[in-house]
Amino acid sequence: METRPTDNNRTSADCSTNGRPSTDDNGAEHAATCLIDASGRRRSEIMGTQEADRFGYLIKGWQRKMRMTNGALEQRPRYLKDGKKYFERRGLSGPKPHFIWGNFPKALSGQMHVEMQRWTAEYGKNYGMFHGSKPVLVTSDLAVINDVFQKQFNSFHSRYKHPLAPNPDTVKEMHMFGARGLRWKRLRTIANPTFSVAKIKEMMPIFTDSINTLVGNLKRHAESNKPFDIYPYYKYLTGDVIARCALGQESSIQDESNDWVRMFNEGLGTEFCFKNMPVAFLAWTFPELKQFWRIVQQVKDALRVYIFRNTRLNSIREFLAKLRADVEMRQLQKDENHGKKDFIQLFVEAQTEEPLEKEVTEVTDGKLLMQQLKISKKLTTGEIVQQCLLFMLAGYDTTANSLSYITYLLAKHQDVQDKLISEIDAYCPDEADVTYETLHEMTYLNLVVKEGLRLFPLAAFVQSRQAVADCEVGGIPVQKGTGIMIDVWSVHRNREVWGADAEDFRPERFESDEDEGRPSLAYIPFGVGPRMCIGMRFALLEEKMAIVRLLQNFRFVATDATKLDMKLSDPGTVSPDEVIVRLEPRQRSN
Ligand code: HEM
Repeated sequence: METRPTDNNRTSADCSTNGRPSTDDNGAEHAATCLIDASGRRRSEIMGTQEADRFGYLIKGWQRKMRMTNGALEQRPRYLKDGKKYFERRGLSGPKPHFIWGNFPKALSGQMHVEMQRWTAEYGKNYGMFHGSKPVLVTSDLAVINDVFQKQFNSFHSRYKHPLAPNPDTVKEMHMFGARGLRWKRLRTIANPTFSVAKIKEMMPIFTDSINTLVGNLKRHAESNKPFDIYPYYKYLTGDVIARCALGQESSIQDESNDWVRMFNEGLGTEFCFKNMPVAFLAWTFPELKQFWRIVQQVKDALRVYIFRNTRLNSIREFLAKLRADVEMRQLQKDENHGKKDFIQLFVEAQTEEPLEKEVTEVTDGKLLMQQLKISKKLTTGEIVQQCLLFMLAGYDTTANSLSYITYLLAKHQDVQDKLISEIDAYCPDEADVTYETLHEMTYLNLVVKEGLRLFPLAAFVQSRQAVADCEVGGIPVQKGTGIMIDVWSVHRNREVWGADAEDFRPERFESDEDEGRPSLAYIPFGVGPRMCIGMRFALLEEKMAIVRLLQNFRFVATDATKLDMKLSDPGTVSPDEVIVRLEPRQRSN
């Protein structure tokens, strides 16, 4: 494992990788030791290289070029003056950055998926943009995706981090999604068995029970024959399922006021845009002032919670407090045999008596030989709380959104729905027939779900990485600290791969003869590589079971109000505003 240099007298050459300087927009201490110019003077005590350069430009008007010990002149990103050239020098074009906001607010607006597709069409499969002052490489190039997410994972084990995010190596409470390096490997390895086929089969009775309650709740809409928004019902369902599987809660879906879902609904789902999170956006623009932004954010949050009684923040706090109390209770009952087999229980059983001080604070910023890292299978209390929070988050709106898109598509394509209903009637006409094995055999169901996720890769924007070392991907030089994002919507709708009807809903395109020869990376709704979605099996099973049970009982019918307005919402998923449909009772209902 790479260690950080500590000798302040070293020159930049000591810190370079492949002849290029090592830069880090997060690792302030690391940067402090690296930012020494050829004459041996320190450029910055406290900042990452990219930040330091821009800061230098802003405040002191420092040199335009930094001399490297290999004799080459390397310009550092200074988006205020020549941000566009930063990517041009790397052979890439991209949208012109604003002199303060970079490519905000468009780049992270509610319509980000639309904007990125437009940019990909204009600038090509690889282009550069700026989140504030931070350079981000956007790609829909399968060779680059392969390099970043699979082949060179050792240099891309970190997600693309927000400047105000806590240090993932040292912060006490951290979950798998935000962790990197050694800590990520440990958290992921401990969680992996929770999502094995055997474990997921054990959860099926919970899925069935919650889905049956949903079907019961929807019957009155079918009887009234009036259009209604089905999206909140899917959120009740997925919230209920994950609260039961992860936290061992009793089902509370029947009264449509699931406590956990209420907290989630209130806490999440706001549009991801400038006006909702000004401090977060400013931190991207001036990351060198991150301590200041943290204080501003804390003061703002405190005012919102205690003075303005902000529902959103209060709900998140309430949720975390409830979760922590549950985890602590389970720790006290660790040796009692209460028969619970939810995620909390599995994690509590993996917990160590001693805090993992050494391991948790181990620095994992830098290129790592991930396969060779040895991990201990232990968790701290803070990690258990965060892991459970993560699973609630990840298992809630993703699957609800996906179900909503499929409902919309089936309502709009009655021919596909007919075909699917025929398969359901043939394989599982009754509730008792809905088994893991039968669902596995239902090929058309599988194609429909796949095609829904192709057209609506709702979690595309969490498919990001951050370079932890200087490297080259698909022939493009990438500096340490650079963010990489996949434009999955463009990958999934690329006509060169999917044909002229790439924008159409046609599940048959996944039939084996047509699918043959298509690159596997052309379809990545759950991501790819070691950090791909851990909950894929869980989500697909829940979704398929829900679709089958719903179509055993109803038909989805489109009305004039059946439209799809989507926005990027706070957890990072693309969500529909609403999905208005009518339900028609089916003759065969049971
Ligand atoms: C249709 C539903 C879902 C979709 C489309 C989806 C998609 C994704 C995507 C695209 C990623 C990022 C992968 C990457 O960075 O390469 C991800 C990560 C993740 N997902 Fe899902 N997901 C879904 C459901 C779930 C569920 C139900 C759970 C858990 C119960 C879950 C847990 C996670 C976790 C923990 C990660 C982080 C993995 C890591 O960093 O190692 N997801 N998901």
